[in-house]
Amino acid sequence: MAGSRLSSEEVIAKLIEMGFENSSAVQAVKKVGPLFNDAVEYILNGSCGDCGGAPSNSEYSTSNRKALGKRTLSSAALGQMRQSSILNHFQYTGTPKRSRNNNVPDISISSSEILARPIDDVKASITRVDCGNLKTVPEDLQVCFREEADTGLDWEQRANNLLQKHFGYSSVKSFQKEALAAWLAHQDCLVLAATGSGKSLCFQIPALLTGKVVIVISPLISLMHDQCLKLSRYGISACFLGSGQPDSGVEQKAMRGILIKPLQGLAESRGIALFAIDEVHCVSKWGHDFRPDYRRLSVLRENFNARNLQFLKFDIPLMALTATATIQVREDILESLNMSKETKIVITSFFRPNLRFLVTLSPAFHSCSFAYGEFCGESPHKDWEMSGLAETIDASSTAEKRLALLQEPLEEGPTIIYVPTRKETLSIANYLCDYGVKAAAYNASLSKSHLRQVHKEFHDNMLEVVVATVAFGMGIDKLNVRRIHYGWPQSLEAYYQEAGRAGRDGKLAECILYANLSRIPSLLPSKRSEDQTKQAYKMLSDCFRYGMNTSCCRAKRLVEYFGEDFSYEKCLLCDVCVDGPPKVENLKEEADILMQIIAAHHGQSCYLDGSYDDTYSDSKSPRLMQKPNLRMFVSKLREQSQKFCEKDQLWWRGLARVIEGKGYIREGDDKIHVQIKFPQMTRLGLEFLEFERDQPFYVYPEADMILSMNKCKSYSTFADWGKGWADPEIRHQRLEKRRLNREPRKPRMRKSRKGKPDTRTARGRITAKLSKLK
Ligand SMILES: Nc1ncnc2c1ncn2[C@@H]1O[C@H](COP(=O)(O)OP(=O)(O)OP(=O)(O)O)[C@@H](O)[C@H]1O
Ligand SMILES: [Mg+2]
Repeated sequence: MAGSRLSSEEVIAKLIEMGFENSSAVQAVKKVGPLFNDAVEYILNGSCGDCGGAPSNSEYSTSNRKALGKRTLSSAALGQMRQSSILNHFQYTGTPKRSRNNNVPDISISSSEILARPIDDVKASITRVDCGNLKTVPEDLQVCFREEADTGLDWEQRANNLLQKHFGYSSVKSFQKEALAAWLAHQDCLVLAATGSGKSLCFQIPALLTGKVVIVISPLISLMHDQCLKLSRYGISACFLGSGQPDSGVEQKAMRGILIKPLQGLAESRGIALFAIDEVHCVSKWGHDFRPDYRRLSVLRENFNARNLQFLKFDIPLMALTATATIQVREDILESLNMSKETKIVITSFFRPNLRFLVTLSPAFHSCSFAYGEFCGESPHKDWEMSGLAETIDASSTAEKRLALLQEPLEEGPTIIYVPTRKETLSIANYLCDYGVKAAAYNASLSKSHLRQVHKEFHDNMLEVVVATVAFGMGIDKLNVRRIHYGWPQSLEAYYQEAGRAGRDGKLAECILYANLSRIPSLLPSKRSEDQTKQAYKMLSDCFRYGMNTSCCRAKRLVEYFGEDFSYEKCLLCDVCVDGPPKVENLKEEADILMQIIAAHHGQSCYLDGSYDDTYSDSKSPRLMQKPNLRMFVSKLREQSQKFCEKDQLWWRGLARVIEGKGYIREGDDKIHVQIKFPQMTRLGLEFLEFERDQPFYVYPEADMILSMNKCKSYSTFADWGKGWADPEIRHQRLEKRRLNREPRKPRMRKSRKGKPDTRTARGRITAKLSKLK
């Protein structure tokens, strides 16, 4: 097996990251040297004497003052986080052992087996439950249990008892029951349910019921930490297998085989109750967080069926779960995981009635004093009143409940600030720390020990704010989070996932999107194919439109995006529902002019009878002949008619989007743009111009249009620049603005040859000419 060029410490850290005990890791490295694969093999072969030693109790050292200061974890603390050794779960002996204290048996996996099946970088967390009250019938429990189910005995009651015992909840929810029923019937199952609805229990209960192992595939290390941490608190044994986030060949090699051969051994010896694929939208390239390795999980269906493994009576069921899958993504999941034709689809509403969605103009973070107050728990909307809402509430109990939520004060609780870049996690966390806020940064490039500690402190309510990238995005389950989103997310799926971290206790929580409304978002995932680029632009565009919307309930928009019919008229909580839409305006004149100018340029007859008004036609202009974009159309329009000068590019950009939304113009470029860029008229648009000349064109101004009209823009826009310098008042305003906004301009250094005039300046050239004349 190939060695690696890592230091001993790094190899030990990686082994610990995979879930091995510190002592085993140290011993293995001592024995085989800093060779990762050999060390894995050494431990798995059981050569290591004290593998799986119980972790001792020790507290973390904590420093809140500096988010990024060194956060060292004692190895004992690491052990505590890991809950139990991987070896506790990989018993490779013929006879299954089911004692509460897992004596670590020998494991015999050769290196060729380790490399036998390539699955790169997929992480699995393994949940195995000590049998608890079921331990008298451990071995055949699954069979007995299924017989009970077949004869109609009350498995649900058993599940409820276990739920009460381990988690303290009274009963399984109906969607959980459906998923469990599918599992009992050996069916594959796709569970689509809202964030925080309790999907994890669908795969945790099978482990509790059977005493067998449930293998959970998760896409994020943070999520695996989270699940293991929680399960250990409920007294349930769990551990994770994971490579570090930044890829390394060594880790991948180690991961490749671990998921197949040893698991088949595990299925034979201890029994595998279920394969759960959490956050399964990652399988789909149409999803927001596509992970190519997830696609290879189809090997589970191929390798763990009764045809291949004679000791199995039935195929081991697959359970795939997500809260954010559009219809296209769902189809892709079923196909790419090779799930059975009879797969049961369990679906609940994606609506989260206690989340209040808001979109606010982003502040320039570091220079804005309001940020501190907001991130420390003062809601920008805490003074909201109920004005006008009472009439809109219908008499149904759900609406009443939501109304009651609206009256609740926003409780104190930690905040997650999601930011688009790793750099921002650091700068914002530091900024908050400087204000005395207990904040920490979380992004995949930080050390694993730092990330683990942040996670732990977050769960222990020791941190007020975590500033994170998507690495902290999915699945994290903490009850009392209020959260904030800073900057445009890359998709509505990602946004809804991240929003889903908030209000998991069912109490009111705010999901505020601070967005720069005047800039079109452009941040895309770094690694992507051509197809994925198109898809990424499409998703960004949907997200941008969501932010610009001012008239439709935000929750409605979000759930409809996932293909659900929103069963309420509105959520009553979001900024649009509470503030109401802006005043509707008749923008017929503006819409007509813009469309006429577009139609004229493209030589499209504005009026189908050919009698179009060519006031704004300038199809001979060489500049416009090339590839006219919206900006050029607007500049032309504003040049030609003073009447529209007060509306700037930002405003027209918003109007163009509205007109596009009505289907009157369309993108004329092959590429997908976040905002319409090269507009062309559609047939519908031409008909509108021709037949609806006298019809009004009512529009709710969108966020950028409102922003444009509200901002002081007397001489601020680019298009105006260059006009009006002669006016002393205008000149004064511009200079003042430049002074406030910019660093003082550095004087340009001109090299001048001694004694000779510098001919690179006008003054110099004149002097040179004069001196020649002389
Ligand atoms: N039957 C139940 N009764 C009461 N609470 C429950 C029940 N099932 C789950 N919960 C609780 O709901 C919370 C959310 O559960 P979980 O983390 O499984 O959500 P999820 O659906 O996986 O969300 P996400 O999509 O964000 O990962 C947990 O704290 C869990 O304990
Ligand atoms: Mg989950």
